[in-house]
Amino acid sequence: MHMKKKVIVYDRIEEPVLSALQEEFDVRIFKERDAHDNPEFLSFLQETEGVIGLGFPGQSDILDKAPNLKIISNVSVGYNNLDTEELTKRNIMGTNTPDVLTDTVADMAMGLMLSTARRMPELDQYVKQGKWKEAVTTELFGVDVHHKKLGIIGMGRIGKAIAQRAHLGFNMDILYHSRTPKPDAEERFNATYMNLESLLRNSDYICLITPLTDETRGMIGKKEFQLMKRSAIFINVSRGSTVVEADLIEALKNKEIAAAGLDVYVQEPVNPDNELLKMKNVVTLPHIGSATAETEHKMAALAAENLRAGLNGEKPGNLVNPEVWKKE
Ligand SMILES: NC(=O)C1=CN([C@@H]2O[C@H](COP(=O)(O)OP(=O)(O)OC[C@H]3O[C@@H](n4cnc5c(N)ncnc54)[C@H](OP(=O)(O)O)[C@@H]3O)[C@@H](O)[C@H]2O)C=CC1
Ligand SMILES: O=CC(=O)O
Repeated sequence: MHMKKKVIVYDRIEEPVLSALQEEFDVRIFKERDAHDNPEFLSFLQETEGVIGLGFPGQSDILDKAPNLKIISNVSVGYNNLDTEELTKRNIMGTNTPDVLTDTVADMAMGLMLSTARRMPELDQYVKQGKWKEAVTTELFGVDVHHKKLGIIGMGRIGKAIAQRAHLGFNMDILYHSRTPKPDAEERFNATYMNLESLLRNSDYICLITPLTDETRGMIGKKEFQLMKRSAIFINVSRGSTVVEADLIEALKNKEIAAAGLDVYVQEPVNPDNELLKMKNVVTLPHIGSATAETEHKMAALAAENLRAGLNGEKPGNLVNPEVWKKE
C-alpha cells in the first residue's frame, strides 16, 4: 500500500486548504505552545518530511530531531524563524509566501499610523465608557497625517505599497532607507533615498518594515530614538526584535518621541505586564498585518503549493534558500 508522506501542520493552516492537505498527506497538527515537550510531536517529527505553518523554529536543535525533513513551508513572508544556512547544509528547503499579503499588510500599516496619530483606540474607549459629555477639546486632539513626511525603513514589496497609499492617497512626502536605492519608488512616489540618520532626523512618521536579520536586529535603539523628532510617531510592522524594546519604552517615557503604533513585539504573544501596554500613546495590535480572511486563505494556499512541489521533487516557487536546489 502507498504510504502517505508525513506532514506537520504547525499552527496554523486555514480551511479548506487544511482538508486538502489531509487528503494527500498523513497530517498531524501541533500548536506551538504545547508541541516541544510532547513525545507525540517528537516521535512524529522523526518521520516527518514536510512542515507547513507559522513560525516553526527551523534551527539545528530541532532539525537534529527531524532526519527525514525535506521542506519547511512558512505561511508568512518573513522567515527569520529559519536558519537558512543550516537548512541548506542539511538539504532542507525553506519557503515563504511573498506578494499575496503585500496590500493587506500595507493597509494595516496605514491603519496603525492613522489610529496612532488620531488616537482612535483611546477615543473609542472614551465614547464607550460614557465619557463623551461635550465636544472634545485640545487635550484629546490628534495630529495630521496628510502632507507630513513619512520615513519608510525597508523599501521592499510592502514598503512600496505603504508609500503608494501614503503618497498618492494622503499627499505625504516619502523618505526611505533600504540597502539599495529604488528608482521605481522614486519615480512613482517621488520618494527620496536617505541614510538612516537623515531619515530619522527628518521624518514625522517612521515606519519600520524590514525583515529581521542579523543586520536589522536592534537597528532602532536609544541612539536612533534620540535622533527622531520629539513629535515623531513610530510604527513597527516588521518584527519586534528589529527594535530594542527597552529603549522604545524609555524614549516614550522621556517624551523623546510622541507615540508608537506596534503590530509586533520581542515576545509574542506580548507579556501582559509589558509597559508598552500601559501607555495611552501606544497603539497595540496582536501581529495582524496579514490577518484578513481573503489573504490568510491565499497564504495558506500558496504555502500548500510550495509544500507539495517540494515533496514531489519539484522546485517550489518561493524557495528562500535557492542554494539547496543547485546543490542537488
Ligand atoms: N506585521 C506583520 O504581520 C507582517 C510583517 N512582515 C514583515 O515585513 C518584512 C518585509 O516584507 P516584504 O516587504 O515582503 O520584504 P522585501 O524583501 O520585499 O523587502 C524588505 C526590504 O527591507 C530592506 N532591508 C533588508 N535589510 C535591510 C537593512 N539591513 N537595512 C535597511 N533595509 C534593509 C530591503 O532592502 P534591499 O531591497 O535594498 O535589500 C527591502 O527593501 C517581512 O520580512 C516580515 O518580517 C511581513 C508581513 C506581515
Ligand atoms: O508577519 C507575517 C509575515 O508574513 O511575515
